[in-house]
Amino acid sequence: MTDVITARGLGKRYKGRWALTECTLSIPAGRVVGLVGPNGAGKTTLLNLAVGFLAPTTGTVEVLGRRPGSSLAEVGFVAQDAPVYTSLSAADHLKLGARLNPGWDAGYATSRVRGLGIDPGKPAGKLSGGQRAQLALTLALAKRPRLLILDEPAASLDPLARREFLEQLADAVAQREMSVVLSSHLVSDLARICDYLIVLDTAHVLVSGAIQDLLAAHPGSAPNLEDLVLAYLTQGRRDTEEAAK
Ligand SMILES: Nc1ncnc2c1ncn2[C@@H]1O[C@H](COP(=O)(O)OP(=O)(O)OP(=O)(O)O)[C@@H](O)[C@H]1O
Repeated sequence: MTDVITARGLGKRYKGRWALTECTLSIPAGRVVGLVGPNGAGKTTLLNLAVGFLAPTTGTVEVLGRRPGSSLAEVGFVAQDAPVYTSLSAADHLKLGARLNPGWDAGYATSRVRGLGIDPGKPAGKLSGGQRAQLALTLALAKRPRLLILDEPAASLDPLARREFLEQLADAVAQREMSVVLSSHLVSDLARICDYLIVLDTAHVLVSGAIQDLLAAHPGSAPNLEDLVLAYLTQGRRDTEEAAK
C-alpha cells in the first residue's frame, strides 16, 4: 500500500527562522497518526505543507503518492481554527460540499449536523466555536476522504463533545479505508484512537513510529503514551542542550 505521506528532507523557513528542518518521514496507510510537540514545534507547518497550503523551502513531500494539492477530493483537511464561511448556513455548507466533492456522502452529512443539534439555517458565524469546529469536521468526513488531516480538531470542544468526536472518528476509521493524521496537545485523547506517533520539537522530528513498537522499546520507563511523549521531549531537550555546548 502507498504511504499516505512521504517527506524527504522537508524544510520550511519563515524569513530567517526554520519552522521545520530535515523532516524525513513515511506514514503508512491505514493508520491513525498522532502528531505532538510543544507550541511552535512545527506541527501546523508540517500539516500545511502536506495539504499544499505552504511550499517547502527544502526537500519534498508527497501525499497519497502525489504532489500536495493534487488529490484534493481524496484529502479532508480541517485547519487549526476550523474555518467556515461565516455568512453561509450549515445547510449552505453541505450544498457547497456536495457540489465540490465527487464522493460526497449527503446522508452522512445531514444526519451528523442534525445529530449535533446544529440549526441548519443559522449562519455559521453565529454558531459557537465548538459547533463551527464540528461543522468543519462534518464537511471533511462527508467527502469520504482516503486521508483526513486534522490540526487540533478537538481543541474547542467540551470534554463530552471531545469524547463523542473521538468515538465518531474511531468509528469512521473502522468503517472506511481511511487514514488519519491529527495534531493535538491532548495526549490522552491521542492515546484513545492513535496507533502511530510523530513527535516534533523545535522544527525537528524526534521520533516517528507505531505506538506499540515505541512503547515496547521503552519497557518500564514509559508505560503509557503520555510518559512516552514526555520521555522523548525531555531527551530531545537534553540533546539540544548538549549540541549547543
Ligand atoms: N506565517 C508565519 N510567519 C513567520 N513565522 C511563522 C509563521 N507560521 C509559523 N511560524 C513560526 O514557525 C514555528 C512553527 O510554528 P507552527 O505553527 O508550525 O507550530 P505548532 O507546532 O503548530 O505550534 P502550536 O502547538 O502552538 O500550534 C514557530 O516558531 C512559529 O512562530
